[in-house]
Amino acid sequence: MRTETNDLRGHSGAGFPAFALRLDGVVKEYGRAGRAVRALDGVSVGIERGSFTAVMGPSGSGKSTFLHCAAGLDKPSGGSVFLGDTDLGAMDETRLTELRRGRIGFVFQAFNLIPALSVRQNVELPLRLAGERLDPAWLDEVLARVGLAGRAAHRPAELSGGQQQRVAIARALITRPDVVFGDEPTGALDTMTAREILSLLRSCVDETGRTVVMVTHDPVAASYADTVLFLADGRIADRMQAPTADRVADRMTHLGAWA
Ligand SMILES: Nc1ncnc2c1ncn2[C@@H]1O[C@H](COP(=O)(O)OP(=O)(O)OP(=O)(O)O)[C@@H](O)[C@H]1O
Repeated sequence: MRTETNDLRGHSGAGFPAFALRLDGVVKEYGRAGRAVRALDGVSVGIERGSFTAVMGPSGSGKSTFLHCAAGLDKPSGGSVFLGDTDLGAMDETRLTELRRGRIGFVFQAFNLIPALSVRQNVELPLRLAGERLDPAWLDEVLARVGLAGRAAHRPAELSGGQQQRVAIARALITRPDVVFGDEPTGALDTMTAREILSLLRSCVDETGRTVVMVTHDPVAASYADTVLFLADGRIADRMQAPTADRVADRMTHLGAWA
């Protein structure tokens, strides 16, 4: 059920794109021609609005490159990336920076919080950087959603790893982004805490209609997603709907991930 119906910011009604994110024939090469490494080799995929997608694949298959190109952190060598109906390839660096601040949320393995700032200040930061008005009621709602309503004045060092990742998730949600990207968001957490964080990401999708795209090595983490994309040698080798950890692990074995 989606409760934030007012949350789609001008994208509702006629012409509403079904995909929050779309990659069309994306190629990424590193290094000089002749000796170039082709990290992405023609990736085309549409990520539906309000869905949770996990990206898996063997080491070196292109997962980080996929995330960086999809999130506008890196420019593809070919093909196109659309965030909603916005073509990232048509944007200069200044507009891309604005787009990342306002329309994309990031959650990394290392929580990347600013130690000198309180929880509240860390969460507010993307809005301040974007020069947007702070809405205290929305800030309280986001902090409550991630279970940190009573910790707003604390510094990151006073929180557990799981709580710090909750702050990072709140910071990613505060701008009501089109897509939240996770890069191994549970990689630094113990099993129990990782499950709490994955449940929180799941609820962001189910209860607030956010779109989450997460790179992970962990089949259990991937099982929280609606869809798993499997990358191999820079291509989408397979996709799985309604994944279970066992099926994901089995598919990874066949991709040679743990050979
Ligand atoms: N900056 C770079 N310069 C040159 N080659 C790169 C660069 N970044 C990535 N590559 C190469 O591109 C390919 C894909 O790398 P990428 O980091 O996207 O894979 P990955 O699936 O995220 O790997 P891992 O699971 O080990 O993090 C690899 O062959 C890698 O060596």
